[in-house]
Amino acid sequence: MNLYLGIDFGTSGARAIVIDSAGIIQAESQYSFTDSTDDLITVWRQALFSLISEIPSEIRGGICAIAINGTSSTVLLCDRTGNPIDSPILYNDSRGVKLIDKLRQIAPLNHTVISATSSLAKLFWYQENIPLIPPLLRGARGDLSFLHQADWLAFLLHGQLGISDYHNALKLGYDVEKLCYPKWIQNLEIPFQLPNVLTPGTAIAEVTTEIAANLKLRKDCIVCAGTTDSIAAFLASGAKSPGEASTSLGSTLVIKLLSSTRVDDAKYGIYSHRLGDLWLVGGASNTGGAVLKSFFSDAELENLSSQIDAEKASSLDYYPLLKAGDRFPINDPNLPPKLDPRPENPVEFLHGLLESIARIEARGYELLKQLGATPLTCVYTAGGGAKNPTWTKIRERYLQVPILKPTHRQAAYGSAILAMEGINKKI
Ligand SMILES: Nc1ncnc2c1ncn2[C@@H]1O[C@H](COP(=O)(O)OP(=O)(O)O)[C@@H](O)[C@H]1O
Ligand SMILES: O=C(CO)[C@H](O)[C@H](O)COP(=O)(O)O
Repeated sequence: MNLYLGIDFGTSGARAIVIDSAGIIQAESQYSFTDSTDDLITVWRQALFSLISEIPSEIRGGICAIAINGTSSTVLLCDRTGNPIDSPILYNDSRGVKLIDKLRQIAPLNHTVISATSSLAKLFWYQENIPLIPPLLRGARGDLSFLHQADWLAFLLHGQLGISDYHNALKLGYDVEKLCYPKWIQNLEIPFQLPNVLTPGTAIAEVTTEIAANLKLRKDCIVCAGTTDSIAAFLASGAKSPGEASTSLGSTLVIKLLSSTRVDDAKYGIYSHRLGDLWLVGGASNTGGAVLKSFFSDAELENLSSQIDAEKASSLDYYPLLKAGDRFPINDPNLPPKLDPRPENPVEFLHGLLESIARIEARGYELLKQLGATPLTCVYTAGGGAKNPTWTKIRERYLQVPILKPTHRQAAYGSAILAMEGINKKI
């Protein structure tokens, strides 16, 4: 029996789901990041091998394809052996704010890369802050490769450095219509190898002999080009027609609307991912579950949410952020959090938070409509917040379209679908 493994690397943890050719889940595993004090690279490597090892061996031996999604514009710099030479830069890290003027000078007006958190901003940060070793002294360091999180994790399994997908490469400036790096990037003097970019789901290579032996995977198990966490969640949702959308309520709030028309506008942090001959239009906000988690445990969220009357609007008007800076629908690295006044009653406070995040989500979809995307018809919800019925009712009050139960709310399921469709050439 051919089985397909999807692996989701999110913010708070990683998850793996194995499906069969009918899309039935055969095994799942998960790995939390929050308990570890190790560096990120150690945690990611440990998580990847642990997720796979925890799959029952009789299932693991039937896996014929693997696809991995990471968080978008989480990047790292590796030496020629694939060892990171510095810490990764996470998706919401806005150290690239100092490079905004440089990005404006070289990129087309309002291009997606013109953001403090774009992958290209982070590449320029590395270029300005990582001392380059003179070519004659490089030795094992050799040429440095710039990779996304999903690219590097897949490399650990297939051993071929420098391969990405056009979902992860969008924020590096890759042209997803012409399927090449644009001239304004090719003409840059970049001292790092940029990844070769494939269609998400495309077969890259079999797992290495060592990986097959150590993880007891089939020698002919193929690793496919991956995607990003919010697109994997969209693929899991079952959304198929233009106008259908997926909102990921994970640590962050990410919206993806399937649209016949492409919409990009860095002023709002809006960009379009390519999905076949359609577009996944949307953006990613720093608001979301991570802010809720800073105040409430999952159990408290469930208990307090059940005490909220979802039909009543909260008058509390917050912009919930953990620290200054948002990417969408306000693309401003200095945007201050707004979490006052804080009522004594935790139910009222949570109501204000859920309602305020719902307003931000609705503002995002309204902007997509104003900018010409296919009108919204329904929303599927992914991520930890999808299990909150009170929040769903509050959100429906603002969105004015049905919020439907997704086929699956885990991004890992979407990556498993990607592996299955990629290996069977439906991509
Ligand atoms: N009942 C709930 N209502 C709203 N949010 C929730 C609930 N339970 C968990 N969450 C939030 O879900 C988030 C984790 O979701 P997850 O999809 O795993 O995120 P990520 O992959 O981004 O780490 C946490 O930030 C948590 O606060
Ligand atoms: O917020 C995030 C982490 O969860 C990522 O930015 C998210 O993946 C959105 O990026 P994309 O739209 O490129 O998938």
